[in-house]
Amino acid sequence: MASVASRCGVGMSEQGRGLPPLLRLDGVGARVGDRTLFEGLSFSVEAGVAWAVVGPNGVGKTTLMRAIAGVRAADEGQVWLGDRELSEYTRREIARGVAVVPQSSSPVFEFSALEFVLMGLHASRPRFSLPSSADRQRALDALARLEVDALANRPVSSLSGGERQRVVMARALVADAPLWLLDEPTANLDLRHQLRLLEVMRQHVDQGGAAVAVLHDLNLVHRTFDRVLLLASGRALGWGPPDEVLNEEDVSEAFGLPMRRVQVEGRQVWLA
Ligand SMILES: Nc1ncnc2c1ncn2[C@@H]1O[C@H](COP(=O)(O)OP(=O)(O)OP(=O)(O)O)[C@@H](O)[C@H]1O
Repeated sequence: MASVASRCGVGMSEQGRGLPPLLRLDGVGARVGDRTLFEGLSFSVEAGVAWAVVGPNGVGKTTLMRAIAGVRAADEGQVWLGDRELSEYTRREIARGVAVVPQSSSPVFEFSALEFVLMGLHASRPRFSLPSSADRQRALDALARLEVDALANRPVSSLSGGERQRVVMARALVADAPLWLLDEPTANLDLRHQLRLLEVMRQHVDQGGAAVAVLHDLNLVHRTFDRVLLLASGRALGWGPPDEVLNEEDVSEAFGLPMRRVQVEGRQVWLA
């Protein structure tokens, strides 16, 4: 899999020490008004690693994702893609290296699901070029992996919330970007489709990509993710392996609710 920097069309320095991480946060912080959401976030997202971001509503998870995607600049610190700071890339370059599944997306125009997925290819194709038959097949394959290929010709606006979510994920899939940013990708999905979507994400990561995903289900974090960032009001309580970061004391503090972690058939399960 190509690195973020090479996919973005930007040269990368060879230092003989391997490639830089796909994404690096260096002292990143964000505020809304005079309220600090988080500060001092410093960690790297390496190829082959899936990160989850968890925390209660309104704590700043989407704000963090927007800062990583270059949609909203961080209020402090730096975000690096490959060996360059985010602000040095054009939007088109970022789109080649980073595929985004936003928390909600409501297309304004009447695109079919297939047309919507083909938009994922725009950043890597010459401007104003029409999709080739190979592109269309690739988009159909992506829809099939998310089990929504039968909906290819339906207007996106007519799809259910869960169907639309899987179409949006298919658009990320065709973009072939090394880094995926997924904001609550499993919202609206039944359990089987939640697991299917995370399996597709996991395959991407295991093939040398990386992902950062906002999730609310802590059980899925233990099951699928290598690292987790736990946000509480105004600060990060920890980041690292899920079994360490998601301990009863910190999770209970973050969510303001006594929470217990038990093992069932070798799996970590959270009880409120
Ligand atoms: N443009 C804005 N103006 C004012 N406040 C904002 C703005 N954008 C976000 N906020 C506030 O910043 C806080 C963090 O929002 P954010 O969407 O990042 O939370 P979140 O952790 O993703 O929440 P959720 O789990 O509910 O999706 C919230 O209190 C939100 O109301």
